[in-house]
Amino acid sequence: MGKPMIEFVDFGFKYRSQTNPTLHNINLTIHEGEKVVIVGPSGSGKSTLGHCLNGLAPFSYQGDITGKLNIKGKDVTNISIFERSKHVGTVLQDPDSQFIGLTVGEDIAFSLENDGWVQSQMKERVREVSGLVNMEKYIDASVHELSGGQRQRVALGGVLVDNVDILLFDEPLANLDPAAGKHAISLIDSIHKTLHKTIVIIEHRLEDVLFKNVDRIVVMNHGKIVMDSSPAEVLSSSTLSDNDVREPLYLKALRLAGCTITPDMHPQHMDSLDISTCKDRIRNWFDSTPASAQAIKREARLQLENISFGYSKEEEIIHNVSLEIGKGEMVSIVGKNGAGKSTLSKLICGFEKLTEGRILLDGVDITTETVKERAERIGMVLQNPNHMISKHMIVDEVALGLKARGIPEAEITKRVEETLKLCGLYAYRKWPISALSFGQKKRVTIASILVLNPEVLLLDEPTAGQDYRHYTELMEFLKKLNESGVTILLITHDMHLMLEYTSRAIVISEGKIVADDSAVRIITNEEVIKVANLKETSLFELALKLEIENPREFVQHFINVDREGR
Ligand SMILES: Nc1ncnc2c1ncn2[C@@H]1O[C@H](COP(=O)(O)OP(=O)(O)OP(=O)(O)O)[C@@H](O)[C@H]1O
Ligand SMILES: Nc1ncnc2c1ncn2[C@@H]1O[C@H](COP(=O)(O)OP(=O)(O)OP(=O)(O)O)[C@@H](O)[C@H]1O
Repeated sequence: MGKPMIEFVDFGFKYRSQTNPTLHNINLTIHEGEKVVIVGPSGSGKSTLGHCLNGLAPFSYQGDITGKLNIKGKDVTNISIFERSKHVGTVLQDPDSQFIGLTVGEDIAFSLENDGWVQSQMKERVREVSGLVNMEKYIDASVHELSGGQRQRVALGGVLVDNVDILLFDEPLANLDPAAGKHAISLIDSIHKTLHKTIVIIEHRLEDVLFKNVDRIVVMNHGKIVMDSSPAEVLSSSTLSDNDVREPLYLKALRLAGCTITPDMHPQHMDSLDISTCKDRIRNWFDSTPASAQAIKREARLQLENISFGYSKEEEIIHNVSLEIGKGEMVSIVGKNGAGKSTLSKLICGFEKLTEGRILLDGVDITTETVKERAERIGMVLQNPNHMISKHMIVDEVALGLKARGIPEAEITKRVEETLKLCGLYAYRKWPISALSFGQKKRVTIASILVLNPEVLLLDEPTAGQDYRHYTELMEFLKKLNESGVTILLITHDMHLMLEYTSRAIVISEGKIVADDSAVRIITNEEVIKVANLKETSLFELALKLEIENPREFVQHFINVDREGR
């Protein structure tokens, strides 16, 4: 094992605006060249720990530190944030807060410029790094014209360009499509191996991170470290589920089948997993598959007829898309970064105008209706909560839309309270939004739309940045809302969400619909997976490992059992 690189010793942190510390008694040593993933529920202090490591706390987020933090054996509590950035490079959860330059190239070059690199070498380095993150084609594009996932890649490039020893990733996968997520994890892994960096990853999508080996998993809750051990130890314990962290699906299937998971089964990876001791048990569990529910023919609520659109005249982004969503459906829209999913939703809400085609709601043409008129019946929750929030206090933000509609004060108070309770935010109602974690902010934006009772609800990545408890709560909540008649469209990169909650999925690739089918058929269709940058589910691989003849039925069986258990 290498020398200690990062040492938190009896470390604590209290934000100045909080009465109680957010981090308590952290003792954590990470050695040179180690790769560690930090997981824990929303608000458990993961990002705060990251901020303390890169110096944002206490330099930008003011507060008081107790105990010690050593980097490379030196106490860094008092060194400047500038000095700190020579050791720790950070990719933040919200890439927008990180952009400095106007174009992709400028942004990646920023720190090199600061360090006084020669122009020609700088250009070469920027090209090299943008190639690493697959953004070479966009070097001259403005960062503001990129899709969410593309922005994240630029942010990653901006950090890789520096030669720091420690790389900290705060939710690197949040906005990436599944294949890009895999690519990012492979990229982090190759950087780890070839450049011998020390890597710290904070991420909710544990199964996706574990696609490549990590040395340790650190589980946090309530500002403390609950477990710090090898992936095999952590995954075979109940610590993840006890602390609202989602365990890999194939392990969940083993547990549902009644198997006990032990470290010597090497549960950290599908390839290493040894199922010899529980093979029969799982096969017995999967003895019959209930026939999947027949698709119900529904009356159309939303219809897109031959719609096309481009942000500029030169480039069309959406090509002749036709689509029908039935009343009361809950549908996933999936596809790779930049495929046109968000653009499609902006067209439905009227934020952008079609160049061709028409949109109908309950059979009535709404193509010429304004955003405001459509907003009476169609609600949209954006990908990035920071793009939606305009008020300082939570209650004011959620009340905003009702106030604009001239609803009486007493009714506003009542509806806001009900919605805050539904969204698990009631306890925070008197808080300023700035003191919330990313996941909590996301729920505020959902609350601010839900309070308006929309008939059609469009959500762009609703569960990004949510822990498993809030994910489940939110999705169960959306399911109930859907059962009460609200038609729901979910843009998501989360294949588990698609499988578990939406029976139908629409796949978009390069502005066209390439598949519209049951979620199970889509996730088991190799061709569609490839075209749309999706990811096969580990359940499918588990079924293959079990030599089950029809793996698709195994996936369906898991979903049925899992749904019943909720
Ligand atoms: N800027 C801030 N000012 C005051 N308090 C804050 C601030 N940021 C976070 N907190 C407090 O710290 C707690 C932990 O937040 P943190 O962002 O570290 O959690 P997290 O584990 O990263 O959550 P998530 O998974 O939702 O991103 C929050 O519940 C909040 O009370
Ligand atoms: N405001 C804009 N101006 C110009 N081009 C844009 C703008 N917004 C998006 N684009 C381009 O349109 C294409 C589709 O982007 P869109 O945001 O719809 O993709 P997406 O499928 O939602 O991607 P992601 O999964 O990364 O969020 C991308 O190539 C993007 O670069």
